[in-house]
Amino acid sequence: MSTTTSEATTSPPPSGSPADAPAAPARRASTTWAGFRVLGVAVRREPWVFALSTVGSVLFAVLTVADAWVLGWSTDHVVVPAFENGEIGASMLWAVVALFVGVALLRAVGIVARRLGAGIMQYRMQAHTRREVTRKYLELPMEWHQRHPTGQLLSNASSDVEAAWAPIAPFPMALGTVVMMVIAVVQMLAADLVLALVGLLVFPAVLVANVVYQRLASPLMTRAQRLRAEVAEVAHESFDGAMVVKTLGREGEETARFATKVEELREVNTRAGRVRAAFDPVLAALPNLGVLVVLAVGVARVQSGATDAGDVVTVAYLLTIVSFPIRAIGWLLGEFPRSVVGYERTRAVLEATGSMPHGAAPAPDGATGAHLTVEGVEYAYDETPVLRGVDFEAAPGHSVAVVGSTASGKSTLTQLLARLMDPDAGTIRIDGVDLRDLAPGELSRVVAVVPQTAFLFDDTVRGNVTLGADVSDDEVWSVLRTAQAEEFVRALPLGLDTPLGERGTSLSGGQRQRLSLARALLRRPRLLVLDDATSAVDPEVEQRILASLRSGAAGDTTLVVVAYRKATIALADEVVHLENGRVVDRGPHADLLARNASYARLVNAYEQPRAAAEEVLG
Ligand SMILES: Nc1ncnc2c1ncn2[C@@H]1O[C@H](COP(=O)(O)OP(=O)(O)OP(=O)(O)O)[C@@H](O)[C@H]1O
Repeated sequence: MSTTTSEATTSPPPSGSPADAPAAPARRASTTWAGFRVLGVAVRREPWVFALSTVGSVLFAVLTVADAWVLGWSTDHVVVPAFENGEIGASMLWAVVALFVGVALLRAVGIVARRLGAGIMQYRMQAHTRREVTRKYLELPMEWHQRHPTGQLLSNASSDVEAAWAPIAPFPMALGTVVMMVIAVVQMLAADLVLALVGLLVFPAVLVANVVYQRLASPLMTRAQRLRAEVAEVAHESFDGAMVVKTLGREGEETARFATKVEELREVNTRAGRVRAAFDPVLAALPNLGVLVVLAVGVARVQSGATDAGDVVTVAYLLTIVSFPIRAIGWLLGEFPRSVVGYERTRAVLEATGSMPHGAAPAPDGATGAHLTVEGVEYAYDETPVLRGVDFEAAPGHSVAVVGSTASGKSTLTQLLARLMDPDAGTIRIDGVDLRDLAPGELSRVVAVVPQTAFLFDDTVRGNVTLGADVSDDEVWSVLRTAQAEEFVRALPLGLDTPLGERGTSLSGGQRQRLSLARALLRRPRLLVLDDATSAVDPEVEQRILASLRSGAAGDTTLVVVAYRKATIALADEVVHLENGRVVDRGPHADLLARNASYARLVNAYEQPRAAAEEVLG
């Protein structure tokens, strides 16, 4: 297999695979640590924003606890004396108001800092990972892309990224609440040791409930994240193949296929929702039960003179706020399973080892077409050899037609010429320079490949031909003329400024192919490779295109054409006859026709009615 092969895969394991099974205890522990490691990545990347949100959260936590102290102090110094003496000192009243307002204002500052910081950090990390993932997609070789469905790539860059960084939102809050918990517990112990110990009995109960909740909810959330990606994959495939689906009347089947996945996702989410619905009230009620017990014991202790009313109020209030941190940490841990799955799926893309090694050589310059040399080229897909010992060359300015029956390896050869992948053995040279020795970006200055399926962007004619390059309209018209596209573009309502819609759907197949050719010509390649790039154009127009390319309109470009029509093949200086991945003959078309019976049968079959051709082509 070629050296560019990527062994990394981001494919979700099939349903029911071990990865989808309920998490084993070791896996659960590792999910928690893995979740913290994912957060560590975000903290290292955005330390200042993280510091801002954490300081805000700690401020909020400290002041929430301070509220309890203010409440207790006011009870002792204002409320109780008021009941005893029947009057309240004005200065004392103002002091209480100032304390409450001051604490509330500072708490508001803390909330703003926490939310702002967490939001900025989360969205920055999402944007950063999306940029990394999409940059990586562009670096990875074609072979990697052929193995990964588009829907999966979309979900890697969208829902997986969102899931990976979801815990950033509750993280600063959870950290602040830990501080809140520590201060509150110390305060409770200082206020009344006995009441505090009674109240703190609520801790083990809440912790146990949280652990049980995590164990039930985590596998469901992990499964839901995988299913989200699968739903996106099925949806993308259905929409992408909308024409096939509609013309073959498969709408019902496609809807059912999509509905099955959606139903599975709904079922898993509902189960997760049920678990949450069962545990939320329990987690919310436990601290209230604790407060009841504290109040009951507190009343008895006040009556016996062991404590005062202020301490009972303080401990009861602190107990309600202590339960909040436990739940906030639960929310954080609850996000971890989804986050770890999302992070691992994006890492699989980022760590895919398919990027192609480059040398440092510049593209060979020259006023004429390039000299192409293909020597002993071998290529296999998954151990299945497709090209074996392919040798041929194209002299500068010459044209070579690659002719062969279906699946003989013609498209694979054109992809190797554009270095969409590297040969397993042998070399491909341009003016004597091995393609692998060229620096990144250099090859596209010399070689252009026009595939059979023309891809147009949702842009104007001009945008599609220039791809944003700063070139004059005269140049654009010139390449459109060579590609035999001038006439129909002039007839479009806005000429070069006509928008073409997504994938150029407003044009015919042949028109799309001609724009795709014009786009390649504008780059003035020294080697132009046409992979059956005029298949949708009628034979007469195809002849004109080839003739204008041969006449030097494209600047003496060397041409390699995968061709089927006899008249087109006849225009080439030389024919390379490919069968089962081997070059079985080479030479001028007329010579091959005269000496090579299988070649003659093949090219004649292209000209015959369909049924007869199929008999020959197999
Ligand atoms: N991405 C791929 N993964 C695995 N096998 C592949 C892949 N692409 C092509 N093949 C196989 O390689 C062989 C050659 O395919 P290729 O497309 O190069 O032939 P071709 O001569 O261009 O065929 P056609 O004239 O039908 O377009 C075929 O058997 C095909 O099934």
